[in-house]
Amino acid sequence: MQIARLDDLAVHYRIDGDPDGAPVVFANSLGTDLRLWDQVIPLLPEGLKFIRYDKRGHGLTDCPPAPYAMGALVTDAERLMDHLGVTGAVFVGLSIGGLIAQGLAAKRLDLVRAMVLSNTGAKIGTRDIWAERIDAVNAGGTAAVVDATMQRWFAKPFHDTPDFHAWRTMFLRCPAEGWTGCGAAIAGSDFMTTTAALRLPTLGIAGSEDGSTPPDLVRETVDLVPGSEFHLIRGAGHLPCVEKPEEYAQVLGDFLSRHAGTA
Ligand SMILES: O=C(O)CCC(=O)CC(=O)O
Repeated sequence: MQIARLDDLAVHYRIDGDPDGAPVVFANSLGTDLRLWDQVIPLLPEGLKFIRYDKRGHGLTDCPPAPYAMGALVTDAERLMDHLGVTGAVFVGLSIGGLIAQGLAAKRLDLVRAMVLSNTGAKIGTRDIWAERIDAVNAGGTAAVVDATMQRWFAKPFHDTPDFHAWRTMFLRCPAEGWTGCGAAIAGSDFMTTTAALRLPTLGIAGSEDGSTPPDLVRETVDLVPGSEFHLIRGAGHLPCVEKPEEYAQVLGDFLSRHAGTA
């Protein structure tokens, strides 16, 4: 197991692929851990170094008291990359991970040579929506929102698969403090202005059935960056890397082949 001790926070991370390869960093969504990428990473091009981590309050990373600021989540990614001596990575962020990608690119462009904004937006939801969900999780844990979340996350046919149960279980095991902490960070984030000022290769990936960050939101967000690319995965929801890993890996792999560079 790989743990980075970053001052006040112990961060669980994992490295796969070529240890000497060009770096690709993955940031997960709310209520998931680094297993989010299990099915995709083995299908990506060889010769790259794949780094993934559990954000604060999730997986095996420390869970400080809520709420968290988006600035803290961005700083965690920055400190982890500095700790590992990684610069010039392709940063792949899904949902809240995509907010982290945008914040990190605005703050430390030396760390991010290209970004993949998957199922995310420059701004996700409203303060009222997040306040309502945070109140519910404070009262009843993630169980209080699990059914509505699964409806937004997964296309209907996926609900009948054995994997659906496993992802639901992962969500239920997310500590309320970690979920509400990160929920508060999403509520307070608006990267419209800073993302529109970014100039770096950018790929947007959306799922046609995504009830959390619909395709229009992803497209509007990546359109803020001139020259960006966009791919819609049909029949998938909020986690297309889980529902359609082959298509996801094909699109991501093509982008990495063009933009990951060399170590
Ligand atoms: O639970 C939801 O539907 C919202 C998810 C979201 O926007 C944040 C995330 O998945 O990281």
